[in-house]
Amino acid sequence: MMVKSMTDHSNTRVVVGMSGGVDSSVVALLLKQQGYDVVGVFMKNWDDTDENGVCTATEDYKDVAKVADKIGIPYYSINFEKEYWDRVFTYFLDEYKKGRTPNPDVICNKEIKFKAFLDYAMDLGADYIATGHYARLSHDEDGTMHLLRGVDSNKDQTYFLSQLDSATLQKVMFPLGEMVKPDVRKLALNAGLATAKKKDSVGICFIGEKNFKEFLGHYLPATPGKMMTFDGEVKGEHAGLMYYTIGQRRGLGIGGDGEDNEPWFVIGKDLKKNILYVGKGYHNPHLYATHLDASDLHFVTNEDLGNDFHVTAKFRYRQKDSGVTVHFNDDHTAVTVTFDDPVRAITPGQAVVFYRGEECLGSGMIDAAYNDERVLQYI
Ligand SMILES: Nc1ncnc2c1ncn2[C@@H]1O[C@H](COP(=O)(O)OP(=O)(O)OP(=O)(O)O)[C@@H](O)[C@H]1O
Repeated sequence: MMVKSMTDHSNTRVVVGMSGGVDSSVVALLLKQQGYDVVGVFMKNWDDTDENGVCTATEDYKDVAKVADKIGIPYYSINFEKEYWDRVFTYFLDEYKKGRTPNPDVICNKEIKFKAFLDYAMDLGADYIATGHYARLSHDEDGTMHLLRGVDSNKDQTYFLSQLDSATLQKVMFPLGEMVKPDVRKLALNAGLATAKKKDSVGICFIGEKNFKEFLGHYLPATPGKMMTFDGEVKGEHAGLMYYTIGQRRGLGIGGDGEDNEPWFVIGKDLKKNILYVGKGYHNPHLYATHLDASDLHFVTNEDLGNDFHVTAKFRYRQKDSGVTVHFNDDHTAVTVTFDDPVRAITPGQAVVFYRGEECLGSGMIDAAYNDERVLQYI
């Protein structure tokens, strides 16, 4: 049943980024029900055609078509493979070459979904774009935007949106920000959308469920080397530093030994010497950092935060916030972030995202983590 809305939105065109998943299907449904002039657009960012000619993008686009037909909206497909390769994938490989663990989704949002896609949508006459991200927006009287966590704390995606700016967000809608995922699925089921039961996407979009090691090995040469403790005891061989992340346990091929039988973890990398450092125990003290350096800063907020401020931060997506003090360097291009309590497994290449209560203030990219003055990764 069409729900008649109080305000007439029929002259407001919203281009919905439709991935063929349930979230963006429901976004299109809700906006159409609210009377907007809705257009669905599917982006093809990656060619994953396999040896049998099967490609997930083709399947996803078929789902977009089914949903768009059901809702009664026009839909298109746009190819951003080149933009994605140049602006996201190249960055992703460069980061691995530097021994870091990048977060391509943060860059994809900044460069593709909320830049290339936004520009394309504007050319289609859009007033706004909408996506199925779980995040909320609010604005001041002068139009300044604030990015807020999604109500569903399990799904909140502000971490990935933390490098967008206020001017961009003025052209964006996140219709699912006030909703929880189970209710989104229910809406899709009740409306008979083909994607209602489609499972959520996992991991990095272009890798999907493929074997990560195999995928990366296809693009970057791996140089095996020594796996050893900080005391110099050689424990085995690593397959190439890029395959390992600080704090990782799986895939080391060395079981717990000695009386304690505690498992081994990656505790450091030396890129110059091609050494992977390992240490015993989940709570190995070498894994705990007291502060970090970050650069490539982007703030959503236009507010002057001062040179030092106390906020909370996340150092990876699925993590609770920690209390931190942020200190800008002299020209405001980098920060030192000091933790209220030591934090485990800080990973260079990931984003450090700053929050004040519900508001996501912005983020930077982690360059190095320290345990007092000792650097935890030698790159
Ligand atoms: N290939 C695509 N084409 C168009 N829009 C996309 C595409 N991939 C993602 N998006 C947009 O970005 C949003 C967040 O992407 P993400 O990959 O996190 O999807 P998701 O949370 O699994 O959502 P969905 O269920 O819609 O796939 C999507 O809801 C959709 O609006």
